[in-house]
Amino acid sequence: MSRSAHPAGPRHADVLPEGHYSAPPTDLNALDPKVWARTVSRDEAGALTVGGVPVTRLAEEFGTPAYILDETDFRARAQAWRTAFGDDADVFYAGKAFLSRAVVRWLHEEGLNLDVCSGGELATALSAGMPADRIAFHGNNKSVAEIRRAVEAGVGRIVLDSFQEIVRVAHIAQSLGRRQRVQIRITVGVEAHTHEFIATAHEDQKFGIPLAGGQAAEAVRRALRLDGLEVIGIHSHIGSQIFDMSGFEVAAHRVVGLLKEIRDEHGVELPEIDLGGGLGIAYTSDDDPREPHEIAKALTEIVTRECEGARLATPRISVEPGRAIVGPTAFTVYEVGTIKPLEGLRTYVSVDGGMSDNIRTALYDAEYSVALVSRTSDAEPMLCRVVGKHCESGDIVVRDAFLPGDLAPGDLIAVPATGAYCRSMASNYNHVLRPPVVAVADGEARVIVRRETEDDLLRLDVG
Ligand SMILES: Cc1ncc(COP(=O)(O)O)c(C=O)c1O
Ligand SMILES: N[C@@H](CCCC[NH3+])C(=O)O
Repeated sequence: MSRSAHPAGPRHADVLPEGHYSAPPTDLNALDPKVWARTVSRDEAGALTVGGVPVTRLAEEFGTPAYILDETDFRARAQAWRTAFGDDADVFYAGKAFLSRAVVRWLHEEGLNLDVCSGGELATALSAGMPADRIAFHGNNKSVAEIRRAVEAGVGRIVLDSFQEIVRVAHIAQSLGRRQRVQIRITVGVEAHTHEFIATAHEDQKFGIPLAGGQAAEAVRRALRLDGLEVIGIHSHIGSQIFDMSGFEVAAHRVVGLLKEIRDEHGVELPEIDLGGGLGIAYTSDDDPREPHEIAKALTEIVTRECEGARLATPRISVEPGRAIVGPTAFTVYEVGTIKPLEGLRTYVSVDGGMSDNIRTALYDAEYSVALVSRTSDAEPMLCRVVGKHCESGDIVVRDAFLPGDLAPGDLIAVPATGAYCRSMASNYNHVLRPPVVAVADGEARVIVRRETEDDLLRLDVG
């Protein structure tokens, strides 16, 4: 890998162009523990190490780009959620954030449950030995085949998402001689403080049954009448990447209000309430996420208080964190390719991946951090835009960031906090091959999801 100096682009320009950045950091070599996986540090040579393995060795052995996942951190975060909620609550890891068979085994070992939302996720969970009764099955348009598979497997709960699905699941369960445990997902009418595309509790959208106009109460009424269903609770998920707990407070208040209505009308106290996932993580040093124990305390207090007010026994609480467990535990390592300084604007740094391995910047205008990780540098900060290799000008990985001014082709840079919704939303755009996921722990690294190959692509193309 070349380490040569690169002709200067806009450094810490005196007049900075418009952008998302704040001032250049004082130390470009520092790795903020808020955004990096817990076992990350720099070795004596200045290279980033994770789980005791230098990133330079990982790049040599597994190639770039690659998602590097800190297994120790993943297990610690999973355990922290489980411990925070204790034995009277259930934590369902949301597999949509990132799922692989190794992850399923870690979750099983750490005592977590799993939320899946497709036949593919269900198959992965079952094939890695997650007991079916610890699986929740979600989705706004589950197919008949998926529902049948879930009921046959004996999943612990199906989260019903529409009036049609109430009947569909009841019929399938009955035809199989089963009584399926279900929750009913409602939309409580909360505007979560997050990107429009990832807010899910306002009424005008595809998920859940609105509380408004008595629709959720009617859904419960119908479900309670069906022999194939055992209604165990109400589900609410207000959105994703949320820091402000007030949305959960309003949601819990409204869900408990519905539980009270159900008790008054049917004489039944539903035993469970699921408040979904959605807790935010730090993508940049400006983000301040809460710790699981604070979240658990806040949610438990809210539900207990609301239930006392409604004279209901406090139901068993469950939550479904995805991003908050896996997000901070991984980073993506890229090799720097072309570097293009644009006078008075910024320097475009092209990497060997892009929107195919991280669509979040293009899709949600998400903000990320980036650091030079194969070495340290004392060069002046240079305002950069990290872009991919795709045939698309919106192919941006990090919109605005400072990297050292001597950055050169062949350097390794890494983007932290890419554990959630990056590999799981990866694509083959431009027939670019999806990167591997490499798990690192205690000085050992192993591939848990291998890199795609051109053979994989050609095998799908049967024409
Ligand atoms: C029903 C449900 N539960 C849990 C999650 C996980 O969300 P997050 O990864 O933000 O914790 C999602 C995704 O937003 C979801 O739709
Ligand atoms: N995929 C989204 C979150 C949606 C979560 C699933 N409901 C993200 O990257 O932030």
